[in-house]
Amino acid sequence: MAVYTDVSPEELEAFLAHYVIGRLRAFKGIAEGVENSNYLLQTEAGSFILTLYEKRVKRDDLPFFIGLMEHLASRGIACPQPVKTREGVALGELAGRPAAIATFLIGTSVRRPTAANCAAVGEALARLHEAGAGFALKRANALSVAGWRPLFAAAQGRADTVVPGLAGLIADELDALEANWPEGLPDGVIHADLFPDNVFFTDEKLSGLIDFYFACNDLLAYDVSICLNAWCFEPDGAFNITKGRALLAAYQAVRPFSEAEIAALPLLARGSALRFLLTRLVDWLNVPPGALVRPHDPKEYVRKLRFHRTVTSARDYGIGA
Ligand SMILES: Nc1ncnc2c1ncn2[C@@H]1O[C@H](COP(=O)(O)OP(=O)(O)O)[C@@H](O)[C@H]1O
Ligand SMILES: N[C@@H](CCOP(=O)(O)O)C(=O)O
Repeated sequence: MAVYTDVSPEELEAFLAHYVIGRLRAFKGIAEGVENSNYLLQTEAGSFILTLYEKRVKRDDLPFFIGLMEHLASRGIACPQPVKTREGVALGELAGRPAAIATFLIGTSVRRPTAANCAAVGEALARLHEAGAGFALKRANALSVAGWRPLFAAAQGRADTVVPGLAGLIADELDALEANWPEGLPDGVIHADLFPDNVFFTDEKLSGLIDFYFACNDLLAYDVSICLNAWCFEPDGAFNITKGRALLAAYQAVRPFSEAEIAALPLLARGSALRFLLTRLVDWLNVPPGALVRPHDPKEYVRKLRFHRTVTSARDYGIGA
């Protein structure tokens, strides 16, 4: 359960007095997620999500995230909407943390995505990329290639305790990716964490996207590569090309890839596998004492990275001549 910061009922009542969502009926910490503290609130006006922003979220970035959710919703993307206080602000402070309330989205995430789910997420990602155009605020991706070496430095000394030889593998990857990272591909607003737990379905239909707290400006195809990693591998570690093909074809149907994007896909997929391997590794080695959180397993991303190192062209993901 990701609850790093406890909130007392008294503190919460005082916080809610600024909002027009009725009296609090019940609240509880949410069992999923690893980044922020989330609570489900039941008030006289319905259900809401209260988020207290933790470690990786910088206070200065919050206007970007909140503004982005408003921008995307105004362009037809189903995503949580920040709820404003009586004073018209969406961001407050609770238990010493920046905090905001967002609308509750109906739906459930899938644990074992099907090819149809992958197609739905490919289409939704392309629509998100198109809807992000025109959003005025900018946020650089702190977790792109320039951010990986500092993460490695924080974990290097203990990496081999997780998987023997891991420090060497990461060092090799960093050298290769830093030297060859693509430039000049189409960029824009990306979600940057569109994993199955952040996509809701109702009756088999994609019903909403959540968790925009890694969103930033970066290469659009990099976002696609994150989804290939998160959606198209089987639990035994094998890449499922049928799912890859479904995701990529559905994306293309909305926003066609350039040839350069297709050619860059294998490198981008290696990069996004390394990015999640590194954050998982750092978190795995540094669970805060007393925090209610189950860190994600970095070994899953070691296996994915090893697969990408064998890929010779985007055909291995289900696209390209
Ligand atoms: N707007 C929302 N509507 C419904 N459920 C939500 C919403 N936001 C978060 N949740 C629930 O809370 C969980 C954790 O949220 P998430 O944003 O992924 O946390 P984190 O910021 O820690 O990554 C989600 O998996 C989902 O179950
Ligand atoms: N998706 C990341 C972890 C952060 O996302 P959350 O939505 O699970 O909090 C990963 O799988 O490493």
